[in-house]
Amino acid sequence: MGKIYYLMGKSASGKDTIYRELLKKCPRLRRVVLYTTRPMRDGECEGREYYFANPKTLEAFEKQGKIIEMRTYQTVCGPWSYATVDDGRICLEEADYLAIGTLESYEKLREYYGEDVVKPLYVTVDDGVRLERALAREKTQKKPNYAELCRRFLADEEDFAQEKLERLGIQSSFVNETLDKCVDEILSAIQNG
Ligand SMILES: Nc1ncnc2c1ncn2[C@@H]1O[C@H](COP(=O)(O)OP(=O)(O)OP(=O)(O)O)[C@@H](O)[C@H]1O
Repeated sequence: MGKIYYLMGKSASGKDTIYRELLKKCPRLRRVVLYTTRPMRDGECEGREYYFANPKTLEAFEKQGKIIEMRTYQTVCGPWSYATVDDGRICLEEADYLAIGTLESYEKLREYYGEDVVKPLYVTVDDGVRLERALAREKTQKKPNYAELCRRFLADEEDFAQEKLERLGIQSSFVNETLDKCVDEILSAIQNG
């Protein structure tokens, strides 16, 4: 039976960067691609970043009991949903998978597939360093949104509160000070099952 390795961490902890490196260094890992109702952005591709779906498609999956987890964010452009769907593409008989998500979505996936299948990879960085990285990344955006950066930084405290981590049995983390070292540590954890 394959496993789903689930990358989690606070904002700007390096999840996306680590995800890309892991897929490069371990090409046997398949990706869990989420569905979203938000419009496709320039440069995105159907099935690469997300499956782009309308709300009716997600409703249909819901009626069939195929939504593993779903979150809806109220944005200035209206509600956008993100969902992990058991659409037949996740085939644990064939491969191991890599996914990125939140602590809540990890919990739902674990309930659905079981603890033996869904393995947490919790990434951490010193808060000061993380804030510096978040700020440096934001400065490169065409329209930096510093208020949103601060909102997420503060929300992280609650989203990844110690009692939540403990309740889910997440006792250790992969420290992303040096990218290569962190990726290698995660790779050995994956290789050891
Ligand atoms: N080990 C590292 N050393 C220096 N910079 C890093 C390291 N890891 C990631 N970064 C940089 O930190 C920033 C945040 O990384 P990334 O976007 O991968 O984080 P994330 O956890 O996916 O963030 P978010 O959840 O906010 O989207 C990026 O600019 C990335 O290039």
